[in-house]
Amino acid sequence: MAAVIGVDLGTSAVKVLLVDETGATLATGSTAYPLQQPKPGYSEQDPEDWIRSVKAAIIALGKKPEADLSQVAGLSFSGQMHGLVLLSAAMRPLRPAILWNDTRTTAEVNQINQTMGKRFIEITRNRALEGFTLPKLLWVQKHEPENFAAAKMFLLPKDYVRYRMTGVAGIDYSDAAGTVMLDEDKRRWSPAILATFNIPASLCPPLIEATDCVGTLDPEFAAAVGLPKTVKVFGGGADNACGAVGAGVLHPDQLLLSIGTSGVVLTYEPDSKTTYNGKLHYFDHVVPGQHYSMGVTLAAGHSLNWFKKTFAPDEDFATLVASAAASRPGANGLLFTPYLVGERTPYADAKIRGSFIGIDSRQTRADFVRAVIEGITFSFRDVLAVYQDSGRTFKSAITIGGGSQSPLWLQIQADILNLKIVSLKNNQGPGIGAAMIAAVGLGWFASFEACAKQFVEEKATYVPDRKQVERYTRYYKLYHDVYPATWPITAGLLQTEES
Ligand SMILES: Nc1ncnc2c1ncn2[C@@H]1O[C@H](COP(=O)(O)OP(=O)(O)O)[C@@H](O)[C@H]1O
Ligand SMILES: O=C(CO)[C@@H](O)[C@H](O)COP(=O)(O)O
Repeated sequence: MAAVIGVDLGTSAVKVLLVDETGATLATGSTAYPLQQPKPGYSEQDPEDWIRSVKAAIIALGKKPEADLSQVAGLSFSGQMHGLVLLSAAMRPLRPAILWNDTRTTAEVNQINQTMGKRFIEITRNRALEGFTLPKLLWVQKHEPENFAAAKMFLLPKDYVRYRMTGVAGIDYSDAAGTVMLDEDKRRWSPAILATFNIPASLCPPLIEATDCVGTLDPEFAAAVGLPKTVKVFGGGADNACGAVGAGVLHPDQLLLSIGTSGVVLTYEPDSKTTYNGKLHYFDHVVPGQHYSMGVTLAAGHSLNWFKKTFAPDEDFATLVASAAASRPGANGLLFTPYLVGERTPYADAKIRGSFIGIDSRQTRADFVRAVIEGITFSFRDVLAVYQDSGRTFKSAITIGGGSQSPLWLQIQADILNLKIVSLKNNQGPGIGAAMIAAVGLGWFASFEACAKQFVEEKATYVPDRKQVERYTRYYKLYHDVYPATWPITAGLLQTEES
């Protein structure tokens, strides 16, 4: 039976999925790569690590007994968003990629706001934030003029991988929207933004739809990984847009929660004129012509990852998270805020840092683990509150990503958010979404909706417990007070460290 491959270029690892025409996942593989944080606020990766890891993951996939790569007809991508890959005339990276969670660009964000004001939101439907691509380009323009002058084109992470696999450069609309250089109404690179900031139009890659076929695999790449050179390669999209289709979130009453390195609360937007005035991100979808909105916690899985690396390096995630059961709701009076690399929603604040509040000598490590996962979930409640304040209501949410694997955490999500939480048989939403793009692109399905019916299967449902909802609501009110009380202190700490 014919099959497709979804390549999910995450922040912590690339995940590859082999999926057949019925939507069955035949085999998966994953290869991790490092993240460099040379200074506070910096977050970079070497694009060559992505290429090596994608190759290694596909080769490993092909070695699995259940995988027959000769059956692969199409391949597509899901990618970490916003990262700047600046390319030389030879189309090779001029410097490490500056990632979505790199917040060195506060001065450039201020420059954008001062120069363009409200007009910027009218054009892009988003406010400028440190994580988006335009401020990163302006940072290179100012701090590394030699790299800016030598640049032939920029690409986003998964677009660079696609380029290396096919020799064809392009960017799909869902990732182009996240550069905040796209004119949302006209669906083209904004001449006003490019002219205002002296960005040559030639730097911007050609725009494509997620489902467009860019060609077939480069024969050398195909031979190196054991795929047929006839495999059709489709544009693919931003990981959160892919996660949404991969979870079947295709209607405005549906909500998606994603716990990867970042955390995301996302919904489908039927009206192309909607704006949240920059409070939430509003981007093009991988469903051609459609949109979605979302709020982002910069360090969701990243907070847990940091905790594990620092305090429990020899434990696996499942054991670590399960240990929180020895604590109780509210972590025996311990609150954690996950602002380890600053925050995006609801606080667009690159300088805030995280905190544990209420440390008491009665507490144990289980309380700290519980506080971390509760704090990440409280930050999701902050985003949900932005939706609720704008009149949106949701009864349930579908949850995906590495953080959706723990039954304990899923029940905590239900109790803190007061929503029915649905987990999926395959929690790799972005990877499944990428596979769905290839399946729709190949014409196997007439629409993403038809494909989702076949590819997406629910696993379990977690219902809010009224008593815990009330208890968590009291803790949430206190959590909400931590940001205004701590930002002058953490900003002062950063300043002292930098001086
Ligand atoms: N068994 C688990 N239970 C809960 N959380 C987990 C588990 N395994 C991994 N995680 C969390 O998921 C994160 C990775 O999620 P993933 O969706 O793969 O991220 P990304 O796409 O950013 O690479 C880890 O950093 C960790 O915080
Ligand atoms: O910046 C954003 C969304 O705006 C992040 O959500 C990135 O897209 C990274 O995703 P993960 O690696 O956490 O899946």
